[in-house]
Amino acid sequence: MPVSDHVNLSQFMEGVKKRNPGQTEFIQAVHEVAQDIFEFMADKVQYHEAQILRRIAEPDRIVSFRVCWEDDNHNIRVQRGWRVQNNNAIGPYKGGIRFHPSVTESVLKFLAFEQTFKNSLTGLPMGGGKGGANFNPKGKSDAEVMRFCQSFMTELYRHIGPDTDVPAGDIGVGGREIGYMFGQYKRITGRWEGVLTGKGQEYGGSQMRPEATGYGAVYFLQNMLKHKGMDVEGHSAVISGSGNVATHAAEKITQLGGKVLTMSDSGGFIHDPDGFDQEKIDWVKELKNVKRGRISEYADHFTNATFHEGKRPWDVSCDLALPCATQNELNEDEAKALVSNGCKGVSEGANMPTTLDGVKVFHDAKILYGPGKAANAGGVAVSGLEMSQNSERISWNHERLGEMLTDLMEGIHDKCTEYGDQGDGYVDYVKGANIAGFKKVADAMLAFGVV
Ligand SMILES: NC(=O)C1=CN([C@@H]2O[C@H](COP(=O)(O)OP(=O)(O)OC[C@H]3O[C@@H](n4cnc5c(N)ncnc54)[C@H](OP(=O)(O)O)[C@@H]3O)[C@@H](O)[C@H]2O)C=CC1
Ligand SMILES: O=C(O)CCC(=O)C(=O)O
Repeated sequence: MPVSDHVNLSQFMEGVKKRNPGQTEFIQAVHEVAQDIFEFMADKVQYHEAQILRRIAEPDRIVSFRVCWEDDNHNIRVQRGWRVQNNNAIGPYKGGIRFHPSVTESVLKFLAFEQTFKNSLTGLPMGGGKGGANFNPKGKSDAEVMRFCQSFMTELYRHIGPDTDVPAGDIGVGGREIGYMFGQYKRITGRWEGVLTGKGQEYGGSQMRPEATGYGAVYFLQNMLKHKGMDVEGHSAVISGSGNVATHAAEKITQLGGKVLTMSDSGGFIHDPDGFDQEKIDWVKELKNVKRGRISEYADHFTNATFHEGKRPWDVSCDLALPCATQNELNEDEAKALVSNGCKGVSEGANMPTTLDGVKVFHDAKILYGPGKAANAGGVAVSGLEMSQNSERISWNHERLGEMLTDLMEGIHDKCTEYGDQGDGYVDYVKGANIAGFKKVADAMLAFGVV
């Protein structure tokens, strides 16, 4: 059948919208990928005939379940949990678990779809999945979080396994939650196996996993800058978020001689004109991971800094920007503000933090722009290395894993330039990531026939 007899991009997207009514985040993520893949497939009839993109944009399965738990006042609470298993053509489903009140099926479908391309880009054998619940860990006691995690795993355990689906952390799920979930999995199944990553180092977690996403996003930025003959040193950076990804991105920027000016949470952002040095970053880690406080408290402690309630940091003049909080946290106007203030490079620690209009602003201005599926792939890559260590019953040291992460991020950068080089010196990293991520999954799917 000639290529022209197949649906075009707008017909394809009409179908996606019809089949996924109201799922705006999922539709946005598919649209961003489909634009590049339709162009790539224009002369490749085999992908059209096998309906590859249509199949990747339809999750293999979605498990949705009730999560019932008791709060400290003995009230019975009911939440909804999900696991979206998007595609396992190149390896077991792999991707984090998010606990946040904003979690919906659409959010998890977009994340699982993105994860499929991201995991492919790492070069490691991992398919794409994502899960979570509309549970808000903020303000809950450790005992409440434990009971919630145990209840969540009491259903999830039947759908996962070290060769089936290996979840990890994401927003609202860090070391504490992974510990509770791993403990419950072990209790129910009686097996110690590498079914989750991001585990504590005492019980099979990998060195470098806590740092990997944030460091990796900075390594990706470093690779983009190097490609243009630039470096992080001496440059100012604006970072959003103050969680796992943001604090480690800030740490690596600082180690490389950059100056981090901002961090944020959902309450607003802190602007510290003196920069966040290691001591201040450690203070933020303690505030967020141990005291579970708000970023506004930083300005009470470090009095040169100012807190901007309810605001995002993108108006602060900077050379580099790293959105590391959540999806759609950087819109068209904010992208324009970054560009007009002289920002030279954006590396996304978060998943899909920039709206489609915002991405267009970066592309039109031809500034360096590393999309999340490439720039934040260091986290899942080290998770893949945690799986390998668990299977082999060994553990690699920090130095070795650091080198592997650096190499993996360079490899991802190279794949993006291979498919994203525009021939005029500009690299469209979105296109590069989409095509390189797609090709590997698509070719595996072709090999399997119609399944
Ligand atoms: N952890 C990992 O290894 C990986 C994470 N990512 C992505 O990175 C991003 C951050 O994840 P991570 O650091 O792990 O999560 P954390 O839960 O550790 O931190 C999340 C941070 O983002 C802020 N945030 C969350 N939602 C919003 C919102 N709606 N508006 C403003 N700020 C918000 C939080 O503020 P508050 O405390 O107020 O909620 C917090 O500062 C996510 O997009 C995630 O998918 C990507 C790859 C791997
Ligand atoms: O480490 C993992 O498996 C998951 C990381 C993740 O959720 C992500 O890359 O968005």
